[in-house]
Amino acid sequence: MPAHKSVSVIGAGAWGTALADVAARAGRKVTLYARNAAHAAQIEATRANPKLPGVRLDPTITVTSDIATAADAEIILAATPAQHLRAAVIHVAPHIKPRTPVIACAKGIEHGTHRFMTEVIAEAAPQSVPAILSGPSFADDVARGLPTAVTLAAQDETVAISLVQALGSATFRPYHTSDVRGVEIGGAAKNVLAIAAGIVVGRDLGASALAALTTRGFSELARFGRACGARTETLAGLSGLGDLLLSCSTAQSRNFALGIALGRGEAAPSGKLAEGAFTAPVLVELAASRQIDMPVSRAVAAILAHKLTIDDAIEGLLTRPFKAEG
Ligand SMILES: NC(=O)C1=CN([C@@H]2O[C@H](COP(=O)(O)OP(=O)(O)OC[C@H]3O[C@@H](n4cnc5c(N)ncnc54)[C@H](OP(=O)(O)O)[C@@H]3O)[C@@H](O)[C@H]2O)C=CC1
Ligand SMILES: O=C(CO)COP(=O)(O)O
Repeated sequence: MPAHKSVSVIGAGAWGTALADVAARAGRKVTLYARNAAHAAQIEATRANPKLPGVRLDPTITVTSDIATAADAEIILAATPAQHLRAAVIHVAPHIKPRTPVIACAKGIEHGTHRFMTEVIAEAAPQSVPAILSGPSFADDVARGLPTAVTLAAQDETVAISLVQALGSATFRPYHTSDVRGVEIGGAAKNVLAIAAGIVVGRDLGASALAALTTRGFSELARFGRACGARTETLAGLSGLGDLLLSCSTAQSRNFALGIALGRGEAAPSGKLAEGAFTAPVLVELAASRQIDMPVSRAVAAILAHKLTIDDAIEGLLTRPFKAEG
């Protein structure tokens, strides 16, 4: 019997709503927090969230816009976009009990501070126990109960194990690890690389080019991860390679879809969060500060900043000197 009975999810977007369902399915008492009172009331009344169309909220989930009510839980899942994580955790922090696990569910790196997601939580809620959940899992698949597997990391592996026990079910299978840094780097970097993969598809460069881009993308993700102290097995696991493969293979990924639009010279899909667009400049800054070569991510950041055309970026990548693989 898991020790944690109650779970609150901060952020009622697509992912927060899917995770609330996951926790309810695992038998927890679940509260979903929407910062907008009208949105909270609408979700509570209709049992549906326009951010996750076609999904019915588990009947046992309570929806609230009251942060003190949301904070009264044994586990907090923080499911806002990465650049909003600090504000969300600062808001809930005064109300949470000491040593409450706060699990980052966002994939990104904070602008300005260059902080990874669990570092943001540690600063915003110093009395909490930060953790991170990441891996190949679309909100829609998860909410519909399709089988998914993710990685759940906390510095203390026994904490990670207890969180897995509290959230896991037959169709949502978290694997535990203490390699927090590895998990947060995989989730952040794969979004940037998914934009590049989408560009390859949008430009009709062919399936061989897509495989080459994805593989070279993984090579730079792993290079960056190892330089930051991540373990190779984590980078090659669900939250690294696994999520990269998912996000570089289907337009169900918003980052991949953004890349396709860019590659075709079309406008970005409107109203869709593509975290990679926010992560790209920070990832490139961090890599440069550590002298880590990330040519694909650098090209994505330059394209998004309108400093490089797509054709010039492709030519630049294709005319790099030949070298040993690695
Ligand atoms: N969607 C997916 O399939 C997956 C998403 N993720 C990650 O989850 C994160 C969120 O993505 P997703 O849910 O899809 O995004 P959405 O755009 O669907 O939703 C984001 C939600 O965050 C809320 N929010 C923003 N700031 C705050 C705040 N300060 N306090 C409380 N709520 C806040 C927004 O509220 P409001 O409506 O009021 O603006 C909105 O409901 C991203 O980092 C993404 O990479 C990870 C795995 C899968
Ligand atoms: O992280 C995700 C799947 O694991 C969701 O991907 P997108 O944010 O690109 O839609």
